[in-house]
Amino acid sequence: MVQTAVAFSPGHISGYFRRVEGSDPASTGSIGAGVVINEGVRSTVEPARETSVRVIHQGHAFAGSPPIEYALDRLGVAARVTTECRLPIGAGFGLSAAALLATLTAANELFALTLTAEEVAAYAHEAEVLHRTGLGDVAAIQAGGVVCRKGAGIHAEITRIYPEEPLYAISLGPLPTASVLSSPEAMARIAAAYPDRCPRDLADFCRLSRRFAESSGLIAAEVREVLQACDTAGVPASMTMLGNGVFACGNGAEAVLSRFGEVYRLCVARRGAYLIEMRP
Ligand SMILES: Nc1ncnc2c1ncn2[C@@H]1O[C@H](COP(=O)(O)OP(=O)(O)OP(=O)(O)O)[C@@H](O)[C@H]1O
Ligand SMILES: CC(C)(CO)[C@@H](O)C(=O)[O-]
Repeated sequence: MVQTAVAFSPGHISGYFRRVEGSDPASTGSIGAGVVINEGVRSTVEPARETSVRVIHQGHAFAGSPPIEYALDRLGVAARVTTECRLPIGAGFGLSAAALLATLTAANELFALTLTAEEVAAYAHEAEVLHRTGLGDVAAIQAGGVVCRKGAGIHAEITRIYPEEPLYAISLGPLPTASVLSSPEAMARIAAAYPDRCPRDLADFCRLSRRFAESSGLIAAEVREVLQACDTAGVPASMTMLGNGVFACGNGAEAVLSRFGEVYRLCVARRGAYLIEMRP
């Protein structure tokens, strides 16, 4: 009998977004653009009498993940879950969505729930919206690419391009997503800053994101310092939404960012969440 399922989901850097308020969680979300990245969350799921989640990040473990606990409950299963990631949590890499998609993809196989990938995404999206941990990340992560979401939710029209070039990111600390999504003032500034067009390529994505970040009023002093250094070096860069982090692309990006912290070299993911293995 199979006892363990392991799955992976890529993360997502949101560059710009506008909240869309629907009549229920399925129709609530955001429009906007972001990049699905090859780094994300690996989740190991085993059956258990009661659900528990252990989150491992760079050798440190902590317990509990309300969105995952909620989503497993919705599926009517109980499991012992371990998530692992290399990127920092709460830093705008969409890891709550990745953790949900990896966990639910594994749980779907483990418990033979026979959900389609879209149904898995629907449960993950609902958990994100209800916990205010994300709006458009799950919709984006369903497949890879530089993503432009033209409507809210997982069934919306989404265009994707797949550039080969890497992008680079650093984190200067967390910015809890719920704190921004719960602030009417921040959400009004964000709505007014929305650029209203899709990016043509990665550099265009960086520039549109930067214009949005500037008018959104979300740029903290330490993020500002990094962005200024990128400007001086002629490197297109913006802020990871929603985190105190910076992403940048093109020649020279890695060199500039390395002056401020550990640089993550990221590639544009080619696909969404997938099962890695089932083991006895
Ligand atoms: N790797 C993970 N494993 C399990 N749960 C996670 C993980 N990452 C985030 N979560 C859950 O999501 C909550 C909030 O995360 P938050 O949305 O602030 O971070 P994020 O998704 O990494 O970043 P962002 O949404 O800003 O891109 C965490 O407190 C935790 O409950
Ligand atoms: C709200 C958000 C910026 C949080 O990461 C993201 O989910 C998005 O772009 O909708």
